[in-house]
Amino acid sequence: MLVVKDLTGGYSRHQPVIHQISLEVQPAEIVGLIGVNGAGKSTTIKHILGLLTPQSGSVTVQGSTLQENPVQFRSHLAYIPEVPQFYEELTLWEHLELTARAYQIPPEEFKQRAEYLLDVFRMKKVAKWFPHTFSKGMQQKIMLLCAFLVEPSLLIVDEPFVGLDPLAIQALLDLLLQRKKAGTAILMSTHILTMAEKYCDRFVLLHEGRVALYGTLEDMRKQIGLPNASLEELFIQVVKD
Ligand SMILES: Nc1ncnc2c1ncn2[C@@H]1O[C@H](COP(=O)(O)OP(=O)(O)OP(=O)(O)O)[C@@H](O)[C@H]1O
Repeated sequence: MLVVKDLTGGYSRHQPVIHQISLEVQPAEIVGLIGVNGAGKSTTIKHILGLLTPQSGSVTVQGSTLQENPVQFRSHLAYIPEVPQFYEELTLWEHLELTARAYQIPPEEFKQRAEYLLDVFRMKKVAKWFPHTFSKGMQQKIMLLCAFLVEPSLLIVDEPFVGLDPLAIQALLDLLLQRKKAGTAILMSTHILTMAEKYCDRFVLLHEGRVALYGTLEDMRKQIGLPNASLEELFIQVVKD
């Protein structure tokens, strides 16, 4: 579904911050993108989304790059950003309607999905409210609702748990598993390693802009020679070295 190959890039030509990143996300799997603050997770995600242009390497979604087929590339993909982004002049429901129109979701389908998601995230009562009146966690839920509404083939999630209450975290985890079962490829960056270990099928551990470890927990244990290590122990080992 998503193939990133030898991706080098960053914010200025002279100073790349990610170097030769390669990773893949297949349908029906969750890949965890992990690393310390500043390791390059968000920068990698911005390149995948096409918000930054690679200095070298490529990003393909279902075999096409953004340049080759921008409409197809974008229609497969939904993104949950780390910091909520919304339109102050639109209500929550209008955000959902706008998303449905952009992704051409049929009206009946839209209504059914939107009502289900509002229920799951306990946001029914505030559907007609404007988001600037929401708490931080409620604003984050707008991002979750819009992304899950799309039921994309590829879902990219940047630090989704920040600011969510325990009920919302559980609802999010359940939905991620539900989408995975339905065949969605999911790339998720997170610092919560116990959660990543439990829910991700494979991992990409970034360190100083490079892939330090890659694969299943078992693969990574072999790569580093620690047969019984937890994800957190592997992480600490890589970062210390
Ligand atoms: N807008 C920007 N302009 C210039 N440099 C940036 C910008 N955003 C991030 N960087 C730099 O790129 C490097 C990687 O940052 P990035 O945000 O990708 O890290 P991250 O792994 O997502 O970190 P965190 O866990 O803190 O979110 C850091 O050195 C950071 O200073």
